Amino acid sequence: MITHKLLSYAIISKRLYYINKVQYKYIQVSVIGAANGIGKNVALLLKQNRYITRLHLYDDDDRVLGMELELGQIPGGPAVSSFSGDAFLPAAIRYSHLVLMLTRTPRKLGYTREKMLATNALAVQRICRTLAYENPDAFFAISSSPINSIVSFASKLLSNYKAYNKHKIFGITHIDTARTRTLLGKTLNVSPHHLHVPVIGGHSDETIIPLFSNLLPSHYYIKQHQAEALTRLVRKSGTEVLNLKQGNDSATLAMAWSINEFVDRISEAFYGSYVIVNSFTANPHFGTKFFSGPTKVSACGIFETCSNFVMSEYESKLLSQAVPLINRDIARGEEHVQVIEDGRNLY
Ligand SMILES: NC(=O)C1=CN([C@@H]2O[C@H](COP(=O)(O)OP(=O)(O)OC[C@H]3O[C@@H](n4cnc5c(N)ncnc54)[C@H](O)[C@@H]3O)[C@@H](O)[C@H]2O)C=CC1
Ligand SMILES: O=C([O-])CC(=O)C(=O)O
Repeated sequence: MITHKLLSYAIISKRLYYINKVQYKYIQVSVIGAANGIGKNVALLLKQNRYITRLHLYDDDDRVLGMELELGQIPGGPAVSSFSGDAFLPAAIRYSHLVLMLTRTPRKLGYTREKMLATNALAVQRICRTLAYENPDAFFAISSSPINSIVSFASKLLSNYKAYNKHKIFGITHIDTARTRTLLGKTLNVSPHHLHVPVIGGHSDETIIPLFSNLLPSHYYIKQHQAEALTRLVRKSGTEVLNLKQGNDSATLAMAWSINEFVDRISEAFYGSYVIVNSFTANPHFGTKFFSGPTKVSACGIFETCSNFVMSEYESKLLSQAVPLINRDIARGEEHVQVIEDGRNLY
């Protein structure tokens, strides 16, 4: 009798384990905007990615077609297919587990990220429409500026298309943790690889908030004036790269590296682990609809968003200044759906 009970318990536990533990046997990733800038560098990094089985590259620029042949000359890695032109967008994203939206235009000199909404909105709309029809179950991760508005814009559009899943849409802010770790490593004169600092808020000069008070391992410590100087540096990093490149290019290499780290972790999630990525996602815990920070992800999507942090007085002040700006940006993104639908998207 006892053996019988134990056996049924084991069978039920095993079933529950498999219900919770979705795992994929292969992974297909699509890169939209793969011919230049961030996308081109991401394509090269993902060709060396040990987790991905198939890599689909799409761009309006038909130079992307040569990349299939060229990347095919590199031994190993995922099988690569490339696509260009409206008619091939559905094939480029169909069956992909993860769609990376990396288009369209980088910021111009003197522009804030917020000014790029109208420029990038149409490209995002086109992907959302196709995604909703062809592959609504995919994870959808966006780098297009301005993240604080584009994520709410895409979410509202997908919702209008009856394809919104708040657990599967990500604004990629992984670069903010990469910059924070790197700058902190230099300050402490240690390797950045084992440093952990949560970076929360949004992705703009006034809303990125590194929480140095939460630095791990906890035996490391920086003084208040160092935390303030590093925060200013992290916030300005994107603009500084843009200025040094004279507005011709954004931080394509650092962003590609960060996206590769993001994809690595998401792929581990697809293979059955729980992972942490930094991303701007649906998160109500800070008084905004969307918020960036460490986000726990499984193969089914976002499992848990960040909520409580013990913060220094300085960090709490930054947060209270950022929240109204993030709310403003989110509202602009949502309002822009109507602008697009009315045909008033002028850029
Ligand atoms: N989230 C973040 O931390 C960062 C975001 N960015 C943003 O990422 C975006 C891309 O930047 P870059 O790679 O530097 O730009 P880029 O201009 O070098 O490359 C963009 C690519 O998108 C393609 N493209 C444009 N419209 C398209 C469409 N409708 N469909 C398919 N492909 C299209 C272009 O042909 C080009 O190959 C920009 O919005 C930029 O501001 C850049 C750096 C960091
Ligand atoms: O500054 C930009 O326009 C690109 C960006 O978001 C970054 O590098 O953080």
